[in-house]
Amino acid sequence: MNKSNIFLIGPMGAGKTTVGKRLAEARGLEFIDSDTEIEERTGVDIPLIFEKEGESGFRKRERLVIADLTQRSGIVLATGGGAVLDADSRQWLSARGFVVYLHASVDQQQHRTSRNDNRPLLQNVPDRREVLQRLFEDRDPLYREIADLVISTDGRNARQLAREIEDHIDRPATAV
Ligand SMILES: Nc1ncnc2c1ncn2[C@@H]1O[C@H](COP(=O)(O)OP(=O)(O)O)[C@@H](O)[C@H]1O
Ligand SMILES: O=C(O)C1=C[C@@H](OP(=O)(O)O)[C@@H](O)[C@H](O)C1
Ligand SMILES: [Mg+2]
Repeated sequence: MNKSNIFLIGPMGAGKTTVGKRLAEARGLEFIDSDTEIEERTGVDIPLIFEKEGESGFRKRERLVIADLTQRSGIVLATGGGAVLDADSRQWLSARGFVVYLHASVDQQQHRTSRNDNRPLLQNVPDRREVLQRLFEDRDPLYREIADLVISTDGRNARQLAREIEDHIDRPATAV
């Protein structure tokens, strides 16, 4: 396993992008966000990719980006909330870095995603909370399947969370 890589997984609004930036800065690692990488490669934003190619088109692009980025070393990678849906992506993330699941309650997810309109899965839906709840039920087992560390983000700010992750990574392994 490439222990210099840190991969952040978890639902929309968990704070993967925000915490990832802080963590990378604190550890002198390069920060990469898979959504930003997809936007740079395609030259268009995520909502337009969903509009033109549907979710399946976006997932294909996301899979390619995860395949590539996980081969690097010395990075903090913030993934998109659905990156774990692909079995190969889960395997790459698990094998090539330290995987942190940023957990957030559905209430917190809803609050933290309320101001942005750049998440197509939450646009034009009658009940955003219901969507977030369903996604959480589908995906929580997948996040847990590959997590080396699960951190609850509710009521904690990004700086505290970055420090908590660092503490875990730097903690000496317990002797058996
Ligand atoms: N720990 C936190 N506490 C409060 N607000 C947060 C926290 N983490 C992220 N946010 C805010 O929530 C929103 C979504 O965060 P973001 O990092 O984009 O989440 P993700 O990448 O997991 O979808 C942003 O407006 C961000 O400023
Ligand atoms: O949960 C998802 O399926 C998605 C999460 C988004 O990323 P964030 O988790 O960073 O919001 C982005 O990849 C896309 O809108 C789809
Ligand atoms: Mg993000």
